Amino acid sequence: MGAYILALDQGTTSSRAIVFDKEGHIVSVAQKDFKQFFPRAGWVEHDPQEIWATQSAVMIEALTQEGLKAADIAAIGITNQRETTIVWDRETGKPLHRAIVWQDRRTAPYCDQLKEAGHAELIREKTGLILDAYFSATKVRWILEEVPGAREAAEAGKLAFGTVDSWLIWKLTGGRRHVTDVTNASRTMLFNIHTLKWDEELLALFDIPAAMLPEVAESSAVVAETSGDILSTKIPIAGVAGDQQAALFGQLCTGKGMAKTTYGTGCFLVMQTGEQPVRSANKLLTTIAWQVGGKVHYALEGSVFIGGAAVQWLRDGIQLVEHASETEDLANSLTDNEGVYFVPALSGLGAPHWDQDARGAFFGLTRGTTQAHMARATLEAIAYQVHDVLKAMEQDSGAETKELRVDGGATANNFLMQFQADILGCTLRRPKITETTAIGVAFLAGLAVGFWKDEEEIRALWESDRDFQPKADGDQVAKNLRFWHKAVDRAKNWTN
Ligand SMILES: Nc1ncnc2c1ncn2[C@@H]1O[C@H](COP(=O)(O)OP(=O)(O)O)[C@@H](O)[C@H]1O
Ligand SMILES: O=P(O)(O)OC[C@H](O)CO
Repeated sequence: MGAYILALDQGTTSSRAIVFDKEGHIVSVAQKDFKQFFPRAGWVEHDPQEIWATQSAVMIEALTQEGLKAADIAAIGITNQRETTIVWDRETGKPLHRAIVWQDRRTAPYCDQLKEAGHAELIREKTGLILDAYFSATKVRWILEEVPGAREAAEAGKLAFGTVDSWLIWKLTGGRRHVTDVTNASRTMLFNIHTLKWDEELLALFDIPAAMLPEVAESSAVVAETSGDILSTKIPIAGVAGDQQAALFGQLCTGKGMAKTTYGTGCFLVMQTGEQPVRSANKLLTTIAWQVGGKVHYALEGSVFIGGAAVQWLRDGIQLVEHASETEDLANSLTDNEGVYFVPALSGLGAPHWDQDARGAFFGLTRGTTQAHMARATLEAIAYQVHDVLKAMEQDSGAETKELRVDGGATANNFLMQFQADILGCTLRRPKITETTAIGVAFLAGLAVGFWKDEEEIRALWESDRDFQPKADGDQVAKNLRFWHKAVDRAKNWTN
């Protein structure tokens, strides 16, 4: 068996390939950005051929950088931006349309119609999702409606639909395998998370022929082998998972009630809730965490739209700082926020508030307000938003979070991490390997081929870089949260 696992991490803005060794160390990394298309307001597209071109190029680059051969790779894992929708011709392998990206809002009016017709509850019940343009179903339907001849071809079984994982597997196998995994399937709004099958009633509702759909596999299983034309030796593709679920696994949140937050552009919170799905009373998503060894684990998920992006806005939008990292010293230059709060509702508010009419606002400004207050208020706002989602998760699941595992670019900010621990009143654990998405799917692939023996073996590979313990006084935290919620209330419903 090869001495390494190759993880392909196909994200929203770049394709990456990372080679891991048995100790979970990174051996090599290659990355390429690709083009974002914005053909109209609210539309976001990718070129599927460019996704493949960049992903296959970085795969080769990651190997050649270290002089590795295909035979050195025990298995490949694939993790990906989720929900993004690709429809292609089975015969020619050509996409019918550019990929419609998860951020794309073109089907929002259709979702509103479905809501008005009273379908939201059925969808929620079967898929665990909130009826929204975010998920794949309405995007597939849009392609069938808008691309001439697409519907007839789909009904004749000539077209294939897939999320990005399926598309990559199709390409890696030379068009031999059309397959996805349960985590990606659970984001399509067509998959019944209880029966683990494509749902006929939903397919009928969205008017999508079943013949287009991929087979659904476990997240840790040999689903295919690469074809001989891509790499000299055939390599098993043995792990597949959506990127947030892969990160949850990479953070070894394998115990019920364990949670991770990724602090990137937005903040993605996912809590593993065990072998039964938990229905949220707080508008969080119920989704599949993974299926390993036949066992399905479920998760609750909530996203904050503007996380690190608020810091980006300070840097690029209003040029308050030159580098994101300067916000840490600015925040630390004050002993508290001196009454200044920022609600970063720059594109509405996500979970648990769900208000698309909310807008960003600073509160509590005085003649004494400086750059430091605004920087501090911005970092604090990231922490408050994560707090609100995590508390909603705790309420839904009945689990009390004792530790939160964290990753993503903004976790480099030690002020933010300490403040987050204080506000949550729990330990934050930042791992040494912050490539949690890639290592998560590497673990899934490695377990399937016996590269790693069991979960216990990989659990020993997770190491903390730094733990942040809560140390703030409870009255101060309560006061901060009281003012934060007052600020949120005032920012809500602004444009309506
Ligand atoms: N030291 C820092 N302090 C605060 N925010 C930071 C810091 N470094 C990076 N960020 C923020 O983290 C985000 C980038 O994180 P990353 O995980 O690469 O995001 P994504 O995968 O969404 O592109 C940016 O929005 C940036 O503003
Ligand atoms: O590619 P990312 O990291 O922006 O993640 C995208 C998510 O999977 C969307 O649901």
